Amino acid sequence: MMTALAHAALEQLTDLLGNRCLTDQESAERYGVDWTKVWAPAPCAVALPETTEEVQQIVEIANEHGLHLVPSGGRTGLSAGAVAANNELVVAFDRMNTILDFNEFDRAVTVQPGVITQQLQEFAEQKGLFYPVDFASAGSSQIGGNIGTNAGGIKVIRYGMTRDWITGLKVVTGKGELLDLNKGLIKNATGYDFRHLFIGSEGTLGFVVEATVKLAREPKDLTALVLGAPGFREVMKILHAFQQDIDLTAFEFFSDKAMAHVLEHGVAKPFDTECPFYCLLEFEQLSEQIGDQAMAIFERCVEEGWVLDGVMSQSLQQLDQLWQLRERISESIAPHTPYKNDISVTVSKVPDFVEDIDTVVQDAYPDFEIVWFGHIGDGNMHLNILKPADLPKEDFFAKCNNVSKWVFEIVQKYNGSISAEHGVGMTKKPYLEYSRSPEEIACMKAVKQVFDPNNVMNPGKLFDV
Ligand SMILES: O=C(O)CC[C@@H](O)C(=O)O
Ligand SMILES: [Zn+2]
Repeated sequence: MMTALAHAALEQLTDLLGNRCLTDQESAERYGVDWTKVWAPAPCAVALPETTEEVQQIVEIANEHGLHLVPSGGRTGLSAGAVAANNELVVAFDRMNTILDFNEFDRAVTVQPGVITQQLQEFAEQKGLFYPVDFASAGSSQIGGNIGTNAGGIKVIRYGMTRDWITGLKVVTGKGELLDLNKGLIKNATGYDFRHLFIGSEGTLGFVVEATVKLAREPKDLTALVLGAPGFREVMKILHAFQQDIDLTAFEFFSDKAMAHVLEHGVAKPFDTECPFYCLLEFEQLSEQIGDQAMAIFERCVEEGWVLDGVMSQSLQQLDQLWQLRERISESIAPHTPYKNDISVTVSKVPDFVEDIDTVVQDAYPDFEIVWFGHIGDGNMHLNILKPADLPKEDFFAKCNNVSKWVFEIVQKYNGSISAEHGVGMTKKPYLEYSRSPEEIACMKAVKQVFDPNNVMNPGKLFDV
């Protein structure tokens, strides 16, 4: 059952939204969660606004009645940033999913927050352009959520994060005010750029109601190589060797365990040699010379003993097939209730960092399967610990939480991040201090007070006030 919503508040919401204010159990379970499986959804209701004015009025009602609001996009989050587990009102942006404007000269597109990432990618493609922020959940994640977590993904090494593509943002703050931030400008030196405060703030300051997004030129003749390496340090040597001569559009890695899961999941094997680690790298084959250069580097890596086997795509279909080896890892391990870590350090520190963490984790979880993969070209590793089938979920998470502290001590030692791209949400909230100083956290709380004085916007995420 939905938990109780004050009668007066429900009446106002129903007056405003009609049957777009939902109080049934099925809606609670659908809209009140993301992809994390830790907290049960328990919202008081679900609101589906269609306009900016409706979002403003919802925020006003929340302030009047002391309601807490949780934004909901594609619900693909992995840190419980969009989970309503404590009687909150969910504000789902599914009905605000229109592409509002496109300017060819500016190469800019203005969208509502509920536009799905893939919808934007396809729109850009139709215009002969490219929206480069991409990840496995692009088919369901929404732009508003991507902005909330500053989503990264598989092309960050070349194109950066969501932040790098947002030139304008309209937001409704916790006071119900509408702010029009940066207005699509490339240059704007007029003081604090609040746009960047809202990007990555996980809806704790306000909700995005419109975004202007830059587009890039379409990449040409993308080519991928999947290479098998004898060890993790060799993966980094391969990265260095290719990066010296070629502008890579991606450099991903995954362990043999990740490979085993994805093959079991039905993805085709790239070659027969079994290797402890694999990497997938991609580049634009703009000329024949670049293709020859890539082959020459590949051969040098083999001679050096850094590569044991490899394959290079010869068609778009093969490119897509190779990418599946990496992109389908997350879904292939999902049935094993993984405990997720999404950590990063500067690229040069990656080998020592991974070795330190691996030692701690292997010692602490001798019986658990540990799966490493991620966006190693930008220093971001996904460390997934899989639950043994016979261990109850609660015991498994309790054990993992204990070891997290040691993992995050290492993250802190290396000046890394406890969340590279998935956000803090509720899962990483207890560990924020390992990446941000007490002074920084105090400033964050003060900023929240400015935009959301009554703490109505996604409370209990990032930090408690
Ligand atoms: O499931 C994960 O841990 C990572 C998900 C996603 O960020 C990816 O890179 O595939
Ligand atoms: Zn990722």
